[in-house]
Amino acid sequence: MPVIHTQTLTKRYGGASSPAALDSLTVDVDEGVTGLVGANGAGKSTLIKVLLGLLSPTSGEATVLGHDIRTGGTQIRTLVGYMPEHDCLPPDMRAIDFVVHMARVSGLPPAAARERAADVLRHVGLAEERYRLMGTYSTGMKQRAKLAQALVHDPRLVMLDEPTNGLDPAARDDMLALVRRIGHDFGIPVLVTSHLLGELERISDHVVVLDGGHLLRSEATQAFMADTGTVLVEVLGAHGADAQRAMGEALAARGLTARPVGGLIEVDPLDGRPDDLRDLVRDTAADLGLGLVRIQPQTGRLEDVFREEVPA
Ligand SMILES: Nc1ncnc2c1ncn2[C@@H]1O[C@H](COP(=O)(O)OP(=O)(O)OP(=O)(O)O)[C@@H](O)[C@H]1O
Repeated sequence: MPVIHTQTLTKRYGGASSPAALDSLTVDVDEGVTGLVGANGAGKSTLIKVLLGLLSPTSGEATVLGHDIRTGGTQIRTLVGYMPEHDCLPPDMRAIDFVVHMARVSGLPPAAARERAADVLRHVGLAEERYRLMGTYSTGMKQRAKLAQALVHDPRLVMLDEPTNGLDPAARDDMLALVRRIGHDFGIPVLVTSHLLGELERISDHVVVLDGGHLLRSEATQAFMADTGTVLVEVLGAHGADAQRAMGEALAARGLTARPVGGLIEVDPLDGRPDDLRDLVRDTAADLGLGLVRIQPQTGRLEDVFREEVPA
């Protein structure tokens, strides 16, 4: 049984003529880390709130850990750890007290709640700062405290809504590593959202892409990252950037589609003759007297899904 299953799930915030925030969504989520991605307003938070039974769907069905969202909201919220998108931390409370409180709300007895809160705060890297008032926390620390409260009751599934929001690159990498550990080392299925399309590629096993409430794709991450046949080429010549430009023009003269990408050139395969591409690149560089530093395969990226499927 999938961890999450939805069948033509639809949510409109207004009447029948209002736009659907979720539009007839049919998707399954399994074990491991699932990235739920889409631009702002794509419907990610709405989906999570509907799955938690916090919002009722307009139509359609869904189950979370086998429980029907229409009748099993309370059981679902007991079993699921939820990290909301927005700041929900009382500023005048210490992290330890807050997380103990959340553990007590979930039914843990006092001693177990204290022990578990200390453990989970250590896991998220807040061991030192757990006695500080959360109002004094940086954004990164607040996100970690929000994550700790989502994990404190040993959930069977966690839903993390934009856990990297507002974080600088280093803090973002730390948070993504934590999310990966939850899914892979602790074996808790994770549904994690981001509006940065490429961000979850490295840590998710599966990616669900939403656009305007519609399902655009649901696929193993590897399928997104498959070899596209396109190659990245780096050449070296006496005149620096001129070498790159000369190479691009010479490739175009041979009928290839080439674009500059940073200091490299991205070259598409010839229709029906993908195996000839590397030879053509080598010959072109040799004809121009340029050094060929590298030819490497360009793998697909999540952003490409939007380039391919969403009209500009
Ligand atoms: N309470 C609400 N009342 C009316 N419309 C809403 C409400 N909450 C969300 N919407 C609308 O539903 C659509 C989906 O919003 P949602 O917040 O689910 O998207 P999201 O993908 O989570 O985006 P973000 O990353 O910005 O939160 C948007 O058009 C949004 O304006």
